[in-house]
Parts: sequence; structure tokens; C-alpha cells
Amino acid sequence: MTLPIFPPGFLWGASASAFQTEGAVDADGKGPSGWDAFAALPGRIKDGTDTTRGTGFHARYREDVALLAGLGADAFRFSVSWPRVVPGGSGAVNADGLDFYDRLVDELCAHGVTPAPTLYHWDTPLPLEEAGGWLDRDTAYRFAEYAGIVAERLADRVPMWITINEPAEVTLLGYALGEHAPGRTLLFDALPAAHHQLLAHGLAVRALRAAGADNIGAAFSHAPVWTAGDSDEDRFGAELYDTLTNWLFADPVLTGRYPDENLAALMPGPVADDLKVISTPLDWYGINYYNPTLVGAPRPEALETFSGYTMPPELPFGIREIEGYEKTGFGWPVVPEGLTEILTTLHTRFGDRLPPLYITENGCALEEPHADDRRIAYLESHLTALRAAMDAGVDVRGYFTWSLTDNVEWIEGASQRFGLVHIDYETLARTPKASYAWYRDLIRAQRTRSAQ
Ligand SMILES: O=C(O)[C@H](O)[C@@H](O)[C@H](O)[C@H](O)CO
Repeated sequence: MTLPIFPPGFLWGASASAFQTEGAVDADGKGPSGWDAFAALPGRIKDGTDTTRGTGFHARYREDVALLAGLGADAFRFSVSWPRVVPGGSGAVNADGLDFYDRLVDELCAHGVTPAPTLYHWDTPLPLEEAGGWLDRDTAYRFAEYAGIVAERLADRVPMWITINEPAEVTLLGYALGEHAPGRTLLFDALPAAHHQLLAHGLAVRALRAAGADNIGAAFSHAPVWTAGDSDEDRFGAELYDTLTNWLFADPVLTGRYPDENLAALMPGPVADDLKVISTPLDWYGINYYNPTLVGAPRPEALETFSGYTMPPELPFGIREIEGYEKTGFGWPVVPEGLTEILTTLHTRFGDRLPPLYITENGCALEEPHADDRRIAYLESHLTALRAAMDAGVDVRGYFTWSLTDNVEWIEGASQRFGLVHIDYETLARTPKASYAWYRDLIRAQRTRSAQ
């Protein structure tokens, strides 16, 4: 299959995050995160992986930077660990922690790879989590403080910034369903966590700019929600799920309004003033795409799961298995056209309010340790779907695959492997998979062809 040509200057990259890779959880003054504490609880990590080792990135980052250079990657989206820089969540700054990111940024720049740090990829400093985490408005202000500190140090060399990653997942899995840290099962009482993450995002955009940083975006999980069945209850369930996972986050950031007055009424604090901060204009908007979700009326009789998570029967919607599509090792349906659909939906919904886009995550988990042809086929089909959206007028400027190396897939531990590079969790040795060579050759070919 010949891949379409992407425009000259289209950015090719890979993504990862601190908790999933760094390890060294208490090295050089790092404080514990909510995820460190959650992962240490018996049975929370399904396969019993010791998440404190990650992939050893904190010690072996030079190897991974060399792998990125070997790929010919334009950029690397990593995350800065808030508790490594501000162990208490506020107050004293950990100089050794900041020094680590200084070294990492220098190493990337020395290899011609643009550093694109995410400031929050789910690892809330434990003292803040214990004080309420994202249910507490104060956490938003502490986040902006931390963002300013990191920008003061790195903005002279970092030309692309990401404030937060997937507030929808944190709200849904961490505060509503209790599947992720901090394990709260608040259902709709989790909504303040959504509002405070959005407020943190807006405050951080302003703090970054005040510290001289620019080219700022954020990474949101977005996917089409398909309606299962044609009853009014089915449509209601699907619309509600679509609003809660897509528009509850995109609308306030891009339009300064919540998608629904009833939802806005459930949000804490001076919402109207907060929305002015939340909708501080962005330079770009990031999308993490994996697969659509099929949603209908709740079916209490049918134990419904979402990505392996059990949905409480009292929820006014039910998630159905998507049949008829190939599945990844994680059981996720492979639906490249879903990427075209969500991009054109965003384009239609926001028009010129939508800044240029980047795909900040897309990829699949597969068992194959080396000959991962299915991953190559996955990337090929999704890049083709991406190009189709661009042909339809959607302004996409780059693509970051998830993930450079295998890493700790949250509660799935080491069992779900998303990397272009295999990690031996005994030795932490890195071994490029077939997809690594494929992505390298793709980037090289794209540069040659787009230059012609
Ligand atoms: O999207 C997410 O959930 C996170 O951003 C990543 O940290 C995941 O590891 C990846 O997406 C695979 O699930």
C-alpha cells in the first residue's frame, strides 16, 4: 500500500509519558504521585507489574533519544513529572528534578529532535491528591504555578508545549468509575474534576506565555460515538456519552461555553469567569484517537464493559461491543475511518474556532514482540484516514504515534505493548520492532517526496 503524501513540514513524532516510562520513583528527590500510591495497592495493576521501574527511562533516556534520532523523528512528546519537579505539589522546587528535564531537553536538541513536553499526564503529586486532587479548585492554581516554573527553565529550548493529557479519561476512569487513580467512584459527582482540570489548563496557558513559552496546545481524547439501536433511550444514551467524553472538554476550551446549561450548572465556582480562563486561545489542539465507542440505552441485564472496565448499571447509557472489525491485543476495534469521522466532526462543529490540529496519540497494543506487521497495517490505515480528513479541509500539522517504546499501560501493567520498540522488562533492553523500521522509512520517504 503506497501511503499518501503529507505536506512539506508535516511533523512526525512519537509520544510517551513519565509515569509509564521513567521509573526512579524516589530518585533525586522525586515525590510520590497519586498513581504511585494507587499502583502500590494490591491488585490494582492487573498483571502485578512493578510500575516503579517503568522502562528505566530516567536512567536510559539517552538510548531512547538515539532511537528517536534513528527514526528521523521531528519531535518527541514526553511528559514532565509534576512530583519530580514540585514533590509537595506546591512550595519547594526540586532542583535535581528540573535538572533531569534540562538534560533530556538538551539531549533531544543535540539530536535534532524537538522536545514537546506534556506538563500533566495523570501523575498528580500525592499531597495534592490526598487534599482532594482535581475535586479541589486549589489544585488548578498549583498546576499553573508548576507550569510557570518548568517554562522558566525550559522555554528557551522548548518550542512546543502541551498543558494536560486527556482530562476526560482522568474524570471518567479516575473520579467517576474508580478504575484509575485516585480510584474514586463518584459517577456524576466527578464533574468538578473535569472543571478544575480545564481551569488548570487555562491558567497554565497563561502562566506558560508569561514565562516566555509559546506554541501551546493540549491533548484531548476524542472519538466518534455511534448509537446502538434506534430507540429514544439509545439515542439519549449515545448523546449523553458523546457530550461527556467529547464536548464537555472541547466546547469550553474552544468556545468558552459548556455544551449543555444543565452541565454548566453542575460545575463549581465562578463558572462564567472560569470559562474566560479555560477558553484562553490555543496555538494548536491535540487529539488522541484510538477507536469509536458504540453506546445505547443501559441494559442492566447485560454486564457491559468499557475497555475492560465494568460500567455501573445505574449509568443512563450502556456501551456495546463493536462487532465486525479486527481487534487489537487490547480488544479495541481497529476503525481507521473513525479518525476521519472525528476530525471532520470537529472541523464542522468548531469551524474557524478550531486551531491547527496535531494527532498527539494514535497506535495499538499487540503481543508480537518483533514482527509487528499488524501495527504497520494499523499505522498505514490510520495515516491514510488522516490524509482523507486533510483532503476534506481539516488542518492537521503533525502525527505522534503512541508509543516510542512499550511501557506501563496503567492498570494493564506491562501486558499491553504499544511500542515501536520492544522492552525486555527483565533487562530493560530496547529492541526495535519491524514497525520501527517501517516508520523510519515512512518519515524518510515523506521528506523526500514532499520536497519534490
Ligand atoms: O490515551 C491514554 O490513555 C493515555 O494518554 C496513554 O497514556 C495511554 O497509555 C495510551 O493511550 C494507550 O492507552
